[in-house]
This record gives sequence, structure tokens and C-alpha cells, in this order.
Amino acid sequence: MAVKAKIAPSMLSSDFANLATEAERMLLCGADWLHMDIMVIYLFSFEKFHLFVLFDYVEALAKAGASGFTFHIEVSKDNWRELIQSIKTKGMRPGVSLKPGTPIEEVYALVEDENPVEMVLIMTVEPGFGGQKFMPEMMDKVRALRKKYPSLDIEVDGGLGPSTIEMAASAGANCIVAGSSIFGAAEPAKVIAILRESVDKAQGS
Ligand SMILES: O=C(CO)[C@H](O)[C@H](O)COP(=O)(O)O
Repeated sequence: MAVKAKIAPSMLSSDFANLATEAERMLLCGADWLHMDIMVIYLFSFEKFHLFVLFDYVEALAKAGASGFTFHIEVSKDNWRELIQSIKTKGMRPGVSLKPGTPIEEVYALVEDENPVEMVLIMTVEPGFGGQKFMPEMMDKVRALRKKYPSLDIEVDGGLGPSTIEMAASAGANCIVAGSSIFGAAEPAKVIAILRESVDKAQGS
């Protein structure tokens, strides 16, 4: 069964002073999801503090109405099972993300667990800010994942737009996060439609 296209404008590129209006505008333009990045700067970096912060965010985001929660494997190696459980208990869809330098094999256990993640997000730029250049070499990870898990939601984030979508879609990505290419466009609805069309075409739907 072909996986469905999900187009998720990254709110990191939106006008922060008018977030509600921006969110509404994107939904009217055809967005399936709204992607919110949460970046935490640690003043203290010992594990217990870290664990506490992540679980706190699960609680806060569920209360705020989030439908999904994606965490980075690099900071959750020892507690991903508890995190997935906590995300599901709060009624959200759990996802795991990995940075460009992290091997794809690190997420296999989370997809194959009896209580698995429902989405894998492959970062196609170093996390931090919008407007960076897409890393085509990350498509090997997408291809490996799609071959192994035909019905898994595979998300890509960073440098996606009309000029790079073909690479991601043909590799097997179906969930597309895009910031500057959507928010910087004169007609964001057109960009969303182009992204969706590429995924649908690659998925044969
Ligand atoms: O995760 C992110 C940065 O850490 C952003 O979601 C991502 O960079 C999207 O922005 P753009 O499409 O402009 O690259």
C-alpha cells in the first residue's frame, strides 16, 4: 500500500509575531501538518536534567494539542522506550529523528519494537536554522529505510522545495517539512501542491 503525502510547513520560517495567523494561512494553503521545532539550550548537561526536560515537553505539547511528537535518537538512546510509551499515552504519534551524521541503523530497533515509532524523520541539514542547503547524500538513508519498511512514514526536513523534492520523493520520502521554500513563496499553496504532486507521483498514487 502506498504511503500518503504529508506536507508540513516548518513554522521556524513563519512570522513569530503572528503565529496563529500564519498557522491558519498554511492550513488554508493545503498543509497537512504544521511542523514546530523545539530547540532547548542546556545550561546544565547532566542526564537526569535532560530526561526531565524531554518528558516535560511531552506533557506540555499534548496539552497544547499536538498530534505528534518526534524526538532525536542522539539524546534519547537510554530512554526511547519510555518516551514512546509516554507520547502514545498522551494520544500523540511518536516519531524519531536523526541528524545527518547518525547512521540509519540506529533507528531500526525503534521501528521494529513491539511498541514502535510511527515515523522516522531524516534530517537533510544540520538542525539549527532554516534556509540551509539540502544534503542529497542523505537520500541513501531514505532509500534504505523505504526498502526495509514499505509502509512507514518517512519524513525529510531541511532544504526541501520544488528544486529538491524529486530527489526526496523518488528515494521514498512521503512526509515533507519545508520552511523557506513555502513561507518565502509568493504563492505558498502552489509550492505545497508541487511537493504533494512529486510524492504522489513517486508513490504511484
Ligand atoms: O529543522 C529545521 C531546522 O533545524 C527546519 O525545520 C528546517 O531547516 C526547515 O527549513 P528550510 O526548509 O528552510 O530548510
